[in-house]
Amino acid sequence: MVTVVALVPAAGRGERLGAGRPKALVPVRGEPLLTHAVRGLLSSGSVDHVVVAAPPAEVEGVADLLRPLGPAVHVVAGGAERTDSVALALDAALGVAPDAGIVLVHDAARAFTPPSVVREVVDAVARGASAVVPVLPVADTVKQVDADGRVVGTPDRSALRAVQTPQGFTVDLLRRAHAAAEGAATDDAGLVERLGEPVATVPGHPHAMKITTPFDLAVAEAVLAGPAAPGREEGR
Ligand SMILES: Nc1ccn([C@@H]2O[C@H](COP(=O)(O)OP(=O)(O)OP(=O)(O)O)[C@@H](O)[C@H]2O)c(=O)n1
Ligand SMILES: C[C@](O)(CO)[C@H](O)COP(=O)(O)O
Repeated sequence: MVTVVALVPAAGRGERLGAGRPKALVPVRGEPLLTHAVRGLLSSGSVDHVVVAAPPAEVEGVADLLRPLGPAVHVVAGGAERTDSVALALDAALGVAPDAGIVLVHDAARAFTPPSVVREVVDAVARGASAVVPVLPVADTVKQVDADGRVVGTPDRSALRAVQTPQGFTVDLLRRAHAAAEGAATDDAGLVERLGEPVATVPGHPHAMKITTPFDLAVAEAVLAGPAAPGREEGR
């Protein structure tokens, strides 16, 4: 069986949420987003190790927070941009699990991603795809605008997808993508695309939404309180 390591960038400030503390540490139903995210990865049964990139000032606190989830979870200091945090976690992962063949990158901010999505991404890489992203169709019509905000085009919506995490890669490809990275990217698949390598897709899930704003947090609270609570059927 191939060893799977998940990197969890959690070092963001959460400025758009404005909760007065790093977003990963904001509680939802009594537990920080980061705890929900890491537990979801582990409960998929597909992940052997988790490396969290925490806000540098919070590394010890985050390690204490996650200790009850077991010895498979490791915490390192993150960097200035998401791309930096992933690169730092990847370096640490190569020490923690030198035999790792598959690596996932999963936002702490997508705390309620169903374990089934994690499994689908891992399975797709295990079956031979070297880069895989979960996606959803785009419901809105999307406009392209110029620097003055004037509409310059309407891309064909049927060819657009909203991209989620976890994103899955062979370890070799993600290492190459980060080694070649010149400047940050908003996701890791974007770095792989810059190498000209193909990126496959699997179906995403609405519960894998990224919690960015106070509205998103309210939506997550409401969903968790309702009958459609994510992962309830999977014993989370
Ligand atoms: N320097 C950074 C910036 C972001 N992240 C992580 O990347 C994920 C996606 O980023 P985003 O949702 O944009 O989080 P923030 O950067 O915290 O949000 P904001 O831009 O509102 O400050 C989050 O889990 C966040 O903690 C990170 O590890 N290191
Ligand atoms: C990686 C990501 O969640 C995929 O949708 C997204 O690109 C992160 O973007 P952010 O600007 O760091 O929120």
